[in-house]
Amino acid sequence: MITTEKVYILAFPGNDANKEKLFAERLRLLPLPENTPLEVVEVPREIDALAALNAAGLKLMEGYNPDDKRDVSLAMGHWRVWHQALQEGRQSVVVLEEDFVPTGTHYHILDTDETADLLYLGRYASDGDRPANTGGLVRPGYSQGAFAYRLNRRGLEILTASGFAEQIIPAGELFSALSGQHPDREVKEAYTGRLDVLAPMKNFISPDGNWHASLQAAGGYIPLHPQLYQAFGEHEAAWVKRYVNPQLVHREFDLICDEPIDNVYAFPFFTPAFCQEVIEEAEHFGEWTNYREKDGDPIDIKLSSFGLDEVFNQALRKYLHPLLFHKYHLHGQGWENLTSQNFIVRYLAERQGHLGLHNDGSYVSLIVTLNLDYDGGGTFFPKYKKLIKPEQVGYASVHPGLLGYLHGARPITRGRRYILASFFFLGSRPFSDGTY
Ligand SMILES: O=C(O)CCC(=O)C(=O)O
Ligand SMILES: [Fe+2]
Repeated sequence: MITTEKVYILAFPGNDANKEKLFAERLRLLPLPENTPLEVVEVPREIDALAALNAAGLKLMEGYNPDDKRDVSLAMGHWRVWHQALQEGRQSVVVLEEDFVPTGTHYHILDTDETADLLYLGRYASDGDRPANTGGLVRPGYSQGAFAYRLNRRGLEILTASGFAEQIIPAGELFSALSGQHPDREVKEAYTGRLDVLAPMKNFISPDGNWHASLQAAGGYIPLHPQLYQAFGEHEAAWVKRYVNPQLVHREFDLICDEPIDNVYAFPFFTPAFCQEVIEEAEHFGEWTNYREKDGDPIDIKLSSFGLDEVFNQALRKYLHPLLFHKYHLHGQGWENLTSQNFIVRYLAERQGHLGLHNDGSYVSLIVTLNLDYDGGGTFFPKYKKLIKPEQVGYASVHPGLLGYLHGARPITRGRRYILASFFFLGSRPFSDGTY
């Protein structure tokens, strides 16, 4: 538990009405006491940073030429919050920069007697951390950035009395100076006071600068589960481990595939974590459409609408295509150009609880079961008198989409049913409204 009386979030001015909601949702991922008050503290816009600094009677440290004026805005924000928290008489507060993402799991290491004036929750660490007496915690060495931390009252007093106002630098540099860890002697000796500092070995909070560009294409949508989007480059291995069935990754197709109907294959694809996060992400995005049934209720969302399609396509290309090639004996003929339109679909018992019989018109279609808490449902193939209804989340089925595999979604009678549905074609193909 992160003992704290109040959380302050430093945020740049913006017209994003969803920000507060997003902050609240992200905070729920942290083990904070229930109903911890939250205040969003606006920092000056980047281009106003130096003017605002002057207006507030603050001065940059001599020789500090910020490349990025954001750092100045944020430093002022940190400074303002320390004063405010002190004035409010707080004993323990958490300060976060707006792009905070809770990524920790081992919060229990905070249930320790070891205390500090400042506990980093997220920082850019350099070398020089030393073990603390409690496993999982360290006495940090030089840490260049501090974007999330907890302060006690003593910490607030030390910081506000440190002489920072006359020598503004990024807050993380000040912390390292006051904890005696700053490598630059001038900086180390520039401030008054001594700050006792602890940090978890691995960040509890990360900045979310790693999101993939497809989020930009999705209108700058800010995800609820950034981890879900971090599927590329250095993040890929961790992504696959967290979200994809290991036997599928290892291409043990003949071990894991059932064939309930000739040419229809059922197999585990994703982990329960993937399924849960995709559902939550879609609900968080919330703009349900009726792409496939123009007269129907809104039951689908294109994955591209919330920026998840590049991530999903990578998983399809790397883990599903090989299975399709193997099972359907696809060789040559441009099959490597298989691309798909990807949707999340939500059936509600009280409204659009089913999908009538149809052929998809795709070469192949994929359906992934994302949840189980409903009655009824499943994909029914009348010609074969077979209902495909996996008993575990993350299980998928593929079926030929053009002819011979007429099917529909059986009505659900309780709850809501979520699936991912992908329709594979050769070469990329826009959606009916011309978008991808
Ligand atoms: O919900 C299902 O099981 C079937 C969905 C389907 O056939 C489709 O989306 O084309
Ligand atoms: Fe279908």
